[in-house]
Amino acid sequence: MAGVNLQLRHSVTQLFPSISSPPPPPQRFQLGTPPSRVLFCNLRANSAAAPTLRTTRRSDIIAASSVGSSTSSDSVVGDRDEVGRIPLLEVKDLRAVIVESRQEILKGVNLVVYEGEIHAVMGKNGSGKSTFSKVLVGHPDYEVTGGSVVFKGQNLLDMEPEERSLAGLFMSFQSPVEIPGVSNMDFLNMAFNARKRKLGQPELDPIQFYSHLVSKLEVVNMKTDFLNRNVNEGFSGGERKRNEILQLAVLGAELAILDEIDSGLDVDALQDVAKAVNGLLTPKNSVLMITHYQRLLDYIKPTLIHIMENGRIIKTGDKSLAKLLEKEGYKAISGPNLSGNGFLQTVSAALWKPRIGAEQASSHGNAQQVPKEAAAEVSKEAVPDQVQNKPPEQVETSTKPEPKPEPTKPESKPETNPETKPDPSKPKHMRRVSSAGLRTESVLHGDLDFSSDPWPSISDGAKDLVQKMLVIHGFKLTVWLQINLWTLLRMKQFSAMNKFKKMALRVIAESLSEEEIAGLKEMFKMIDADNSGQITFEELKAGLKRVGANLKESEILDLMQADGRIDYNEFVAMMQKGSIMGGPMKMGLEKSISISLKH
Ligand SMILES: Nc1ncnc2c1ncn2[C@@H]1O[C@H](COP(=O)(O)OP(=O)(O)OP(=O)(O)O)[C@@H](O)[C@H]1O
Repeated sequence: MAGVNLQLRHSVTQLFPSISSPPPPPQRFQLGTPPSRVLFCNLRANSAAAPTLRTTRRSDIIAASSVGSSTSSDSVVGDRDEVGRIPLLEVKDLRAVIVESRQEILKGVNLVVYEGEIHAVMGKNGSGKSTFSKVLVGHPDYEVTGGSVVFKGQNLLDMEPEERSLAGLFMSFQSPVEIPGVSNMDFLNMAFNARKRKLGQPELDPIQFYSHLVSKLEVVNMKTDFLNRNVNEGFSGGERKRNEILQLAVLGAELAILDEIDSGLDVDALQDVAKAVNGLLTPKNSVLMITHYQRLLDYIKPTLIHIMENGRIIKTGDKSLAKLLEKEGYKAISGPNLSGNGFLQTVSAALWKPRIGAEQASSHGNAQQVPKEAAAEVSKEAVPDQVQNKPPEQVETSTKPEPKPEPTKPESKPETNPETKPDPSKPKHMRRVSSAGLRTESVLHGDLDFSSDPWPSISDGAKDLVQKMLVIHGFKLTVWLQINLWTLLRMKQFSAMNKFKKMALRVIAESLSEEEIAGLKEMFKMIDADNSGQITFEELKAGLKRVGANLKESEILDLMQADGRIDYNEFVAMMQKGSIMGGPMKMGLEKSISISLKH
């Protein structure tokens, strides 16, 4: 009990005679560590680490590293996004190491939480979720080595843990600490009054505070007995979690970080805790919760779910992401990274499969290398394209044009329908025929015979589009692979946009002239096999498979809209270039794309 000076002031029976199960007397005490720091850093009140605790200030980081001043809070104070949301927490490229070992745990976390939003962070054990939350509250075990965190327009990294608490950040820990000798009520009273002082509001005396506290006890369905028990001492796992939410209810917070608040809770307790958290939500405050289970998200509905892997957020989505995890586990999400370069590499690799087959079938010694390098070039170069929201044909590449394969001899052309009768005299890859009737070898050459199926039924605009897409600075791709790459990129970008942007894009798409959207209709029709006017999951899956892009079902689902269908307007909207939009919309789109890439 060193560092804790308790002083008995009142007898509880004097103060609260009407309470049936009266708590023992409230106690006055002084903590060696301020309550906010105990709450934040999960330190014992008399922890030796506490008095010397100091977080790395942002100014130190800027001086010591190359992190630029563009990440300073000035640039984001009061910034609303284009739909008027106010960012509460903006985390940019946050990096942190364990102080003792210098091991880097956070490797560039990016996240924005707006007012009134609920964000869930999920991820495998050891992926860095708790470390992320502890770094946000200034835990002394970690040192921030790069990036920025802005909370309510202020540079959070420049604040001491207690300043963060007073600024409106609350953290509930996975394993809350015990504070022997300090009653829950005293602890909460001190923390509460400290915040009141900070806000310039009148403090509450013990009687006033008790009435405030009792109403909050009801919220979390806790008995008054818990008020006079020492903080977390002898509490069961579930009671500790409830107690954490009681602290949140009493202290209030603009951003509550809840680390596995569902662990150790029985079904009833889970519902109580979720109800309490929901009851505390207002349009102004937000929740960032770490969880492993979908069940919590059934009660506390998240705005967005983020998946953390190896110290980064690798994926962001809606609640369907948690459902997918529950069903298929992390293998559905990790492995090939579907965001940023990883996504492009996955697509490129899938698209290049037929060509790798081609080279393997030939007798060249470096057969496998050429297409692999080519694929790497495609993915490398396609990234800036996506960042700039340019179509792939504008990508600059230093890749040398591939040597043309032997021209196809006229006699080798199938005399009958190429769909059903590929030429058996050719290597397997050369016999590959798309379901649309395109012979792969002809498009590899860049020589399209527009007189054969399916081209006669396709408009001149579409043919023109296809021609343009065929050659990228001398780098030849097959028409369908190219279309597919572009289609996937656009879909990916679209799926990263919020509803408002999608709606705006649809409006723009609807106002486009036939000329502007020439080709897209044909593309849409070809994927929409049953001509229903909507691309279903199965149709998209089949369409992608036809061109050798063997994406996982979860990846395809990711490209679909929430209702599992893509109608024509959505499709056109997905395919539009950012350049058709001017001003803020274009910037907003580019921002969302660059965010999706970072993720
Ligand atoms: N103070 C520390 N000392 C040593 N290693 C640490 C420390 N903090 C975090 N780590 C390590 O960093 C990695 C990330 O840990 P963290 O607790 O953030 O993971 P998590 O995603 O929250 O995992 P879980 O789901 O199991 O709670 C782990 O390998 C962990 O052992």
